[in-house]
Amino acid sequence: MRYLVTGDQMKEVDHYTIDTIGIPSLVLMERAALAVVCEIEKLVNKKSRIWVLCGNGNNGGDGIAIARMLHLKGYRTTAILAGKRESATRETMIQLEIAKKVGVDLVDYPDFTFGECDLLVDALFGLGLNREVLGSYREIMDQVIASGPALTVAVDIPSGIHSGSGQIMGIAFRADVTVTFGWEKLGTMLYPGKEYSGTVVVAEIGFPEQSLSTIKSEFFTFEPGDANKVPLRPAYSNKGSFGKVLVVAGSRNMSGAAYLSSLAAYRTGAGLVKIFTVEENRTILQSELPEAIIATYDPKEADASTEAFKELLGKQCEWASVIVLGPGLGRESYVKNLVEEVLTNAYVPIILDADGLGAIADNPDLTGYFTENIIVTPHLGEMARLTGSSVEAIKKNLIAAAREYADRFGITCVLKDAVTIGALKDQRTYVNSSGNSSMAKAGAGDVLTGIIAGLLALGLEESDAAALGVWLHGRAGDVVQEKYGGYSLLASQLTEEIHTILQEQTR
Ligand SMILES: NC(=O)C1=CN([C@@H]2O[C@H](COP(=O)(O)OP(=O)(O)OC[C@H]3O[C@@H](n4cnc5c(N)ncnc54)[C@H](OP(=O)(O)O)[C@@H]3O)[C@@H](O)[C@H]2O)[C@@H](O)CC1
Ligand SMILES: [K+]
Repeated sequence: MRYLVTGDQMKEVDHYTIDTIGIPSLVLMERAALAVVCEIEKLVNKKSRIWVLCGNGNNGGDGIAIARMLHLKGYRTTAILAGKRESATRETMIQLEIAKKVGVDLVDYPDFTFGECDLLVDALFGLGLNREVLGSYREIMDQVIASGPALTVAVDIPSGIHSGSGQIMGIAFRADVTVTFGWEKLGTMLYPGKEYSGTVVVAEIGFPEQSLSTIKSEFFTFEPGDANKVPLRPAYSNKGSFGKVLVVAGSRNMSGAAYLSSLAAYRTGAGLVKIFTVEENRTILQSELPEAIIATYDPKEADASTEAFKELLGKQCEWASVIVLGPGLGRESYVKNLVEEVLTNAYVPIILDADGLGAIADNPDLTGYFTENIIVTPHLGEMARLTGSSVEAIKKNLIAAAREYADRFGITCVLKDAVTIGALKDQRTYVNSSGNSSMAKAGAGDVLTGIIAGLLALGLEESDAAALGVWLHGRAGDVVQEKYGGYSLLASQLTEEIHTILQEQTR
């Protein structure tokens, strides 16, 4: 597991480390600069022309220290000062004085003659960027971009990218490598910032782990090796030991989603999966997945909400230890009754997905039945329908959108996008780092739902199952992409690779 931070949180960590622990900020700055120089030396030689573009804040201070180190090592380095020297921070002023004394080529931006550049070191704005880049700074950035540096190394975060949301604040540099300090920033994890950051190197520069205790909301991601968080299946067990997953899915002629969710739940380790669907789907589901139990309902009875239907559904809910509600249910009027009955009868974790969420969007009163064991898994379009916001507005701050919805009902919200967010009911926020664009295909969401159900069936609680499920799903997608390339993935292939990831368990 890796912690992630916003720029504001990192500033709290800075303050704690400097003021409470007592590590001087110039010591941190020196280590930050050394870490960047170490990466730069992998990319250039002594003939390379290096520009270090420095702002007025401490990001610029890092830049001047980097320019000094490169100069002392014999690299052809020019530090371009973008702001007025007299308005620099205390640390940056000190760096300027040191740089002058050792003969660093320091040029104020208006006096700089642009030519060819082999490497741009971007130290204009770091975590202090707090508004749109306009006026003279925008002009400088335009000019630097137009001069076409062959490579760009960003210090802490590419200038122009917001450290909390990943949004472009008017204009941004595109880095090949970003060297960031302490912990990765959300801004380089989330699009479009992720695309502008290149390879992100996290440099350890002396922040003690305890400084994270100053942070209130926790952001994290998983990484290879975290499959060992999936509970082991003990040897002394039977199929009932590993949970019973009820998949309420599939209207007439829509058996595919039910199949994919059920298969994924089994592949993740669930002991028993029962599909509750319409009679027309029985034969096909039985032949596709004979391991699943099939139970059926009559849509007319569901539509009329008869006592017999309620009793039947009540029994299914009683049987289940986990419920998947929604894949391929369609938009017919009885779906509302189905969703309402499950929400009122079940006291187990429920993953509400796809058409189940559509029913909630069409009948917002149903949210009155939400309890803390609900996990919703909307994609952006579904989230827009649930909240009444536009997709564009949600995209501007995915984390805020997911967190707001989760907190409104005290539930877990998995907001699916190129970087999926898990706003967990325990207040931690998961930011996914696995997966790829080949997974943007029909059925991939049904597989995710099934994986989360499988993890719940194995005994994980909702927050852990949601986060780990998203990560496993993406890892399976990465394995499929390695084998089949970026175009040909089928959602069913994701289920065929779940075992590959689970075998990464090191225990
Ligand atoms: N603390 C430490 O010890 C360590 C810190 N470290 C380094 O410090 C960095 C953070 O430094 P920082 O806080 O000084 O902010 P930074 O990003 O340099 O820029 C702030 C300046 O930009 C300005 N400004 C903002 N937006 C603007 C806009 N749109 N257009 C124009 N101006 C704008 C803003 O102006 P103001 O808002 O005050 O008007 C201010 O002058 C961090 O990323 C890391 O690299 C490391 O050395 C490790 C130790
Ligand atoms: K920067």
